[in-house]
Amino acid sequence: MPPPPRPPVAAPAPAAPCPIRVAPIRRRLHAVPRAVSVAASHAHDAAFLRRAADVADRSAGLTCPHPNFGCVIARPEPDGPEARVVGEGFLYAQGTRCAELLAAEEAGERARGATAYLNLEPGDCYGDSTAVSSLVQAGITRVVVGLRHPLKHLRGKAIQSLRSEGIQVDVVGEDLQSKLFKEALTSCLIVNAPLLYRAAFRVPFSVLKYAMTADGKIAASSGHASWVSGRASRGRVFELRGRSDAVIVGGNTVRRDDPRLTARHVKGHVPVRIVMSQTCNLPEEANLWNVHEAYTIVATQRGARRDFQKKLAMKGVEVVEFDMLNPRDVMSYCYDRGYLSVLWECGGTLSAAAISARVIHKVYAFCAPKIIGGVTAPTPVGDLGMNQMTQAIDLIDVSYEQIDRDMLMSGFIQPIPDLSPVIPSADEIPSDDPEVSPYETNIISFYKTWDTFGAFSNFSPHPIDMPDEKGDCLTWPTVEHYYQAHKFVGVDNPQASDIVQEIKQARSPEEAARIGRTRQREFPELIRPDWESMKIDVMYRALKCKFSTYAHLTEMLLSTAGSVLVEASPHDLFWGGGREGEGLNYLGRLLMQLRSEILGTVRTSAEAQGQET
Ligand SMILES: NC(=O)C1=CN([C@@H]2O[C@H](COP(=O)(O)OP(=O)(O)OC[C@H]3O[C@@H](n4cnc5c(N)ncnc54)[C@H](OP(=O)(O)O)[C@@H]3O)[C@@H](O)[C@H]2O)C=CC1
Ligand SMILES: Nc1c(N[C@@H]2O[C@H](COP(=O)(O)O)[C@@H](O)[C@H]2O)[nH]c(=O)[nH]c1=O
Repeated sequence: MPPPPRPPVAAPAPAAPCPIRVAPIRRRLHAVPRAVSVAASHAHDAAFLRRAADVADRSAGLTCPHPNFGCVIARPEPDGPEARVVGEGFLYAQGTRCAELLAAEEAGERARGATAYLNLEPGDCYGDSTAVSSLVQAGITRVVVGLRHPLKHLRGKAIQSLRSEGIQVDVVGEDLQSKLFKEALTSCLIVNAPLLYRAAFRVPFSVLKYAMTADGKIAASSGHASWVSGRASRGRVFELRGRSDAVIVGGNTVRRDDPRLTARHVKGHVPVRIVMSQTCNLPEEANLWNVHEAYTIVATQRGARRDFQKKLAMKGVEVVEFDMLNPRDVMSYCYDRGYLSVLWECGGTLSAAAISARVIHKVYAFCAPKIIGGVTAPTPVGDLGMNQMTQAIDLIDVSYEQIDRDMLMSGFIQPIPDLSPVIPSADEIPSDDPEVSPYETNIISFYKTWDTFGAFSNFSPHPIDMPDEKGDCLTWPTVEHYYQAHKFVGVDNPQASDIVQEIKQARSPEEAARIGRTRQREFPELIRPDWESMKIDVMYRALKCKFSTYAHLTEMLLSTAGSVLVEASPHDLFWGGGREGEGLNYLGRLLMQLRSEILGTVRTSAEAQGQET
């Protein structure tokens, strides 16, 4: 049994938080211009909505997959036939400022009387309807929404709030219908395909990617495959990896290619690498066992080569046993870990099993203008049990793109889910606090910021003002930034101070966490010596500040009285509850401790008031 959390340390007096600055990233040229003719109002509404979807996609590949929100504010030119964009923004990552707020800030006074275009109905990771109030306060008079939010606890909520503020809200498919809107809706669906598939099918959105020659081979007969596609195509693969929570290969690809599976040429999100191997007959040494580059999980059959499993675990590789290793169970497992999007980079044997199990949703086929021949040379997809061309899977929404000398063909295997009826938003991972009876039903799980109680997450966008060692007040963008940086605070070494600054300036809590963990592994000598004994105090101070700074968060915390709070992190077994309640759930415990203290204070002051009257 772990020791109970340490006694609280007084938090500083709450102060007005400084907003986080998120510099917009411009990576691709937009298909939709900033100015559109207003002659046909449907045409310009549809065009700006497509632009909102386009803007929403700008963070992809740079941060962990999250729901993509884009907001475009446009208004007619005073004397011209055109409407013009006056502000736009997108959600860069969990815990960063919302698209609506950024767009309203850019538009300033020009937002008064303008229309806001949203690819997706806003969520509420702040816990205080910031997205809605940004639009209201900016003076927006009309909002066009592409998609209602797919999660039940958010669906229709923002639309209703905006309407109750007297704002006209037009939802595509309900208030706006035409061929142009259908096309705009497709853009909105595609940009959030991972969220929609995950919510509808309870598995992550899965993309199969392969590179083949013009005669349909993914390697020579010898198995040699480097390289089929050209450099530019392989660069695109790095980007696809950056858009994914995990990359999957089969055991044979590890034995044959010794891949690294990193997104090394794109500075951004690094996915987890998963090897599916029934035999666990994998090399002793492999690039994937270098977990300093990226985290690796080996999914294997229960009981397979236990000695080797131990060796992998010693190297820091996580081994997960399955009763019957198959693509569907591995996808359910990934769903439980909270993944939105998975990239399959396996050979034809595993890809055929994954397609047959109906877990692949989209295909990216890179075709290089080369011919290798070979009757036994591997092909992208093995046996699917089909013998008539009429049985072939027809890809949907197919696109073609030339990448240098290669051709990229992409298309969906399964249609993007229809959003009605409403998709229930079950709590992501039901986990138990180890101290609570398994029959306890009042458990509130939180993990991602878009969950019902997502504002409890350390990634939530709530800046905190905390005193530094000299007593000066510093603003930290999120609790996660503060916590990660404090691993290195107080260490008498300029490099440690640089790391603190690097973490403080991280553009998102995900980046802060990544930098903090990486530097901890790289420079263990720079970690403050008392870290293990102090980390609970550090977290407690940050949480106390967060919940005392934001009154609506205090209220939200008090509203959970009587329930057990569990951070449903499947992999953090110290702060989180784990997948099956095996985690220590210290974050949930600290929040419950804070809740008891606030309740105690509220009761004491109520009693004092009662005595006075
Ligand atoms: N050009 C390209 O895009 C790519 C080319 N390649 C090439 O393809 C070749 C490898 O192809 P391939 O042999 O098909 O390799 P796969 O990546 O498909 O690996 C197959 C292995 O996956 C494991 N596996 C786990 N669960 C299952 C399951 N339910 N069904 C089937 N397999 C499962 C098994 O590993 P175990 O035997 O360990 O139990 C099996 O041997 C190599 O030459 C490689 O270079 C590979 C990827 C991409
Ligand atoms: N051969 C081949 C691909 N092969 C895939 O890429 C993996 C190697 O990744 P890495 O080690 O990170 O460079 C390899 O194991 C296989 O999954 N991909 C492509 O885009 N084009 C190619 O020609």
